[in-house]
Amino acid sequence: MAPEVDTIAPAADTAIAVETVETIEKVDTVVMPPTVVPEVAVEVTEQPDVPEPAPARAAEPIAPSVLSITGLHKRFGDTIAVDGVSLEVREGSFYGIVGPNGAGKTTTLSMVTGLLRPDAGRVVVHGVDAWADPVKAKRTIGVLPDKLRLFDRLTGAQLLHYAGTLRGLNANTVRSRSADLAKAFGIEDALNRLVADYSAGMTKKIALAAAMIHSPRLLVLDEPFESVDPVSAANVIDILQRYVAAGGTVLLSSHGMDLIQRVCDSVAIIVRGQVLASGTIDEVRGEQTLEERFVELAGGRKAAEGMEWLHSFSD
Ligand SMILES: Nc1ncnc2c1ncn2[C@@H]1O[C@H](COP(=O)(O)OP(=O)(O)OP(=O)(O)O)[C@@H](O)[C@H]1O
Repeated sequence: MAPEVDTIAPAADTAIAVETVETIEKVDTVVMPPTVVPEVAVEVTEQPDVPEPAPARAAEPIAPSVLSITGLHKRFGDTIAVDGVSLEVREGSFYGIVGPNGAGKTTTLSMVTGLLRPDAGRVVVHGVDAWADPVKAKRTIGVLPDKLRLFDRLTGAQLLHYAGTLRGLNANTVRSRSADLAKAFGIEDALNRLVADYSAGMTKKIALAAAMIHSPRLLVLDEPFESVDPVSAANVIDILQRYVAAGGTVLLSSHGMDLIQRVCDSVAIIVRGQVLASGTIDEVRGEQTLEERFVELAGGRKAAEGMEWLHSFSD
């Protein structure tokens, strides 16, 4: 069970407030029968110098759970999109989800963020059941959905204003955070243009900025680097790494195996709606690269045979 945590309203500045969770160990009290101690003379002899036992190494504290997914199922007609997905994402984790096309990544993330109702299963965000109390659960999440349906007749600045005020920020805070985010993502010059006129990568960036403006505790990002140029992607990764170092948590899906292996601490490989491997990057990949492990679990590469017609050109 996830430990109970206090919900703290988003801070007025961009710093991520870190929860303090006190773990109280329950100790059973055992009443011992009184012992009769015989009165005997005890000779105290000098003990030889025995080296002090090394103090036991404190076990790594396990970070509290930020997101707990249990037994998620989703079917669209005859298609089973998600088939019993369970995952545990801990605070301060940079968690990647990978899988082939149609594996169920977007469907899973949509059920986590309240965009799609599961047929079965449970999603708990910071101790709150996301489907029993969606308003409370959503307060702590920032979402970059797969299919971007933005209000694209707004300018970038207006879109960020809308996203910020919807999350309860005042106009001044929205203005200063919008400027910070636009600078970080390199879209300062585009803030006063209509989002409809943005390129694919710029649209991704403004949507990412809108997802982050209220400094949520958990960011759920569906393919955040798709269409984003390598320099901008490196900037975004830098921002996300600093966010995670401050106690934030990122759950993202991507097809970039190198990126996931380099940036994430944990990963889940989803194939045909099921989690075939999950854990730290090293646990999942073993002696292989993440890409090799992924290809192995996804069923290997298909031999490109029977396409000879493509080698005799029609003109
Ligand atoms: N609204 C829908 N109606 C019908 N089928 C759907 C719907 N959404 C998803 N599916 C199906 O569910 C399966 C999982 O799709 P999903 O989009 O979750 O995969 P994905 O892992 O995100 O794929 P990709 O990497 O290509 O984005 C696919 O077979 C897809 O066709």
